[in-house]
Amino acid sequence: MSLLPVEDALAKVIDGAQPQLEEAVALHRANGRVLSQPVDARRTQPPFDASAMDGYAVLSADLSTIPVVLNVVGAAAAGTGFADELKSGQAVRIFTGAPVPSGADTIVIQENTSRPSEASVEIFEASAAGRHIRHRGLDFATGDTLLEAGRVLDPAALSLAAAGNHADLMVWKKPLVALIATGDELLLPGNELGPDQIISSNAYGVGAIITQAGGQVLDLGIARDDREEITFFVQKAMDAGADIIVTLGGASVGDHDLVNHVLTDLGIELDFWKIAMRPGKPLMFGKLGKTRCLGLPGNPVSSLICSHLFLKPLVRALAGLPPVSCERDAVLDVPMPANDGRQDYVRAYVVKQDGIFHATPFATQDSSMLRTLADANAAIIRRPGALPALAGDPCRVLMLR
Ligand SMILES: Nc1nc2c(c(=O)[nH]1)N[C@H]1C(S)=C(S)[C@@H](COP(=O)(O)OP(=O)(O)OC[C@H]3O[C@@H](n4cnc5c(N)ncnc54)[C@H](O)[C@@H]3O)O[C@H]1N2
Ligand code: MOO
Repeated sequence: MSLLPVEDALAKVIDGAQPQLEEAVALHRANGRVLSQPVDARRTQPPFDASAMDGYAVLSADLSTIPVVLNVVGAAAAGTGFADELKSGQAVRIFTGAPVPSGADTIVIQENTSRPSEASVEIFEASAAGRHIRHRGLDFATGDTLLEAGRVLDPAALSLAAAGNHADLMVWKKPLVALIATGDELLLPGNELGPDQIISSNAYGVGAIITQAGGQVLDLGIARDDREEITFFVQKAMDAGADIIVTLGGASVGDHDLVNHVLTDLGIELDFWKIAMRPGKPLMFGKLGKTRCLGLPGNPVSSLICSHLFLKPLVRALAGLPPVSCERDAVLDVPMPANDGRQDYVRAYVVKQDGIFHATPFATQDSSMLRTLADANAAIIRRPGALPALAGDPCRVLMLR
């Protein structure tokens, strides 16, 4: 039986995935979140004609002969304007951000003046009407749409929303992703290991991919290779309201690979189990009610490559984030052999030279080797049935960092 191609598997994983619930978050916690509703201005900015410079507010008509001496009749600072109307022959000391007094139509910058006395200012350069004045509503007016729904909040967007008088914003809730490691051999990092035991490492890399993709991790720890225990963990994830349940390991066909049995007993609507990919062939995906279940293979490299390819786009879609492609065009620096029927993700190191990405695969590709994966910054994508390739041939790479 031919296995499901990677593209078809991805289409099934992200099918219908979109954000569901919204929540209000304070501005300081909103960076990187996705707006679920547009943000409208609750005020006009600036709310008055404002000075853009430190200097003097005057009437431009008074500057037709230069130099000229005017009477300083008061001051306007940001936060405290000048209450009266400015008349011909008068000047008001003004500071950046202060309301321009009524009657004045231009600002003379401080550098073009001197103060012969407390009560007078001498002006050396003319200033045209409107100069150095930011008109009311220059930035935005009450009711303007400042940010569209779907906008990923960034520093400028956050300051703009604050300026529009919003203390918190409506954003899509982060999808909750429950992680369940399975395996009698596993212990958490930091423990004393018995002779047949290893460290459960997959949850940490997979968790980081989830967080980077805009999700929230609920690490439920390690379930023994026992149907009841795995069932208990899956139910715990459901009770916590997980949007996605990710199992780590136990996805294959061995006597101790129980994830498929457990999910079947719980009534999973299975989309696929096993795909045409290396590493990651035993990948499993389906739905328990509205909860999406992704069964990742236990081999550490397989679990991380599958997370880059399937979990990341799913989490992003549920978080309301737009799809991103991490694929690039590159050239091979060494020859590569023909490929079989599985799409191969060959751990590699890619360097950019004269604008071109050059890819060199690592010699050993075992899917248990985390050190090779950590050294790699990309995976060369070898299509199913690809012919032998020569050094210099074009290729596609998946950037991992
Ligand atoms: N007869 C067959 N055997 C296997 C096949 C197959 O098609 N037929 N597929 C192989 C492939 S490919 C993979 S990948 C693995 C995946 O198997 P499982 O998902 O069932 O994973 P486990 O057997 O539980 O573990 C595999 C390996 O990974 C280690 N592991 C598991 N969980 C973790 C964890 N959380 N952190 C670190 N390491 C973990 C585990 O100790 C094993 O060494 O199946 C092949 N077999
Ligand atoms: O295809 Mo499995 O994922 O090697 O190691």
